[in-house]
Amino acid sequence: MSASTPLSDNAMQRKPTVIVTIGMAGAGKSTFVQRMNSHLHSRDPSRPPYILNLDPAVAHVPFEPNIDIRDTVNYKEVMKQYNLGPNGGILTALNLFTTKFDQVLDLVEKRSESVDHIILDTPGQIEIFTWSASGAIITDAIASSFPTVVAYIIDTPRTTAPATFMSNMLYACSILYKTKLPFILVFNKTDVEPHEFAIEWMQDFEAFQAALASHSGSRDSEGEPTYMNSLMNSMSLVLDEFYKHLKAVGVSSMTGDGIKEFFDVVEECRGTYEKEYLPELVAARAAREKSLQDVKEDSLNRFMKDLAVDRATNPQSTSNDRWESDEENNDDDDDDDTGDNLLIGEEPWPGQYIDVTRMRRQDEQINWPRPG
Ligand SMILES: Nc1nc2c(ncn2[C@@H]2O[C@H](COP(=O)(O)OP(=O)(O)OP(=O)(O)O)[C@@H](O)[C@H]2O)c(=O)[nH]1
Repeated sequence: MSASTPLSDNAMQRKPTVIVTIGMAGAGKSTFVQRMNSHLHSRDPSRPPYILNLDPAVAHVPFEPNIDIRDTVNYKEVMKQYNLGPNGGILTALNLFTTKFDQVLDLVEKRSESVDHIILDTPGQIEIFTWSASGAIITDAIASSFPTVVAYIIDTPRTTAPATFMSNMLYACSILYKTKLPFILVFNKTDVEPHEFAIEWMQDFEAFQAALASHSGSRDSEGEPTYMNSLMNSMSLVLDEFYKHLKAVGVSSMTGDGIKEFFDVVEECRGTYEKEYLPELVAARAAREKSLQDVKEDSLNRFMKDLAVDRATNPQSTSNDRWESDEENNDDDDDDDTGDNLLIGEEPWPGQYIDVTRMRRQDEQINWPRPG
């Protein structure tokens, strides 16, 4: 099956699950990828994960990727040649890599029989992946070939302030609605800060509002809630709906705590992908093909109508439209002997000019459509 073919349910059974790892710089994406890698290696050494590193600027990754963007694009050279800063360099490197992504997908397809998980590590500058055309192309391409889930890595110790938590959740929300893929919030670094507070805030917006009220700076000099405080209060109500679409786990990429639970959630999300994302994908493709077909039919109809009007207003043109009969063609052939054919009277020779438009197999019946 080609890499871009939408999958039937049966084919999907055998497909590996793709985990797209996204997160703010320093949240622990690469460490988390390495933790998944070692967990899957120890779970079944014969079926290790297939890893793609999409961060062109990373100096060192703690795992050995099977496909590494750094092997294809030299990010520093891109910066120099295009006179770009670091972010522009990463974005351009990702764009260049995306032009080859069909080949990457072919490679992944070839290995898909022997792996159960495909893991993508993305650039630290999160917006370069989540808000660029390249990021969307890569995500869509992979998600239309394999069951895919997004793992959004959160630096738990740095999310304990309600305002930071809210910003992180809003960002996660924007990615969820952009990709529409099953989404897992991974509260990382639980060895430093347990993630229970975050789960409580997600399940009980009153608990979040209480935390917000008790946080310093939530009231102005007159004792009124600040603008930010009121905004976050309202946002927490809005996000309540969003939390229903998410799964959340706490892990420590350092100690490995919670990683098994993470893979249990990945399995659940795979089911969600098959039930919700895949039918939508197939329907969207069918709709796109239908609209393309409609456009083609419409332009053909308009062309035929124009032709009919032209004939009605100018009957003489009909004879010009008429296709030449075989007899006339034969006459033409005779003319050719004196004009176009450069090899009059000569025996055919290897490499001789042959007009393939006049060649037909004996048994071939072609009924070319005639205008009108
Ligand atoms: N204590 C603790 N530290 C962690 C954990 N996960 C990652 N770290 C540390 O967090 C820092 C950043 O980790 P990385 O894996 O490089 O983070 P990243 O998101 O890939 O960073 P970028 O490449 O900048 O995007 C490193 O110092 C890690 O050792 C964890 O679970 N616990």
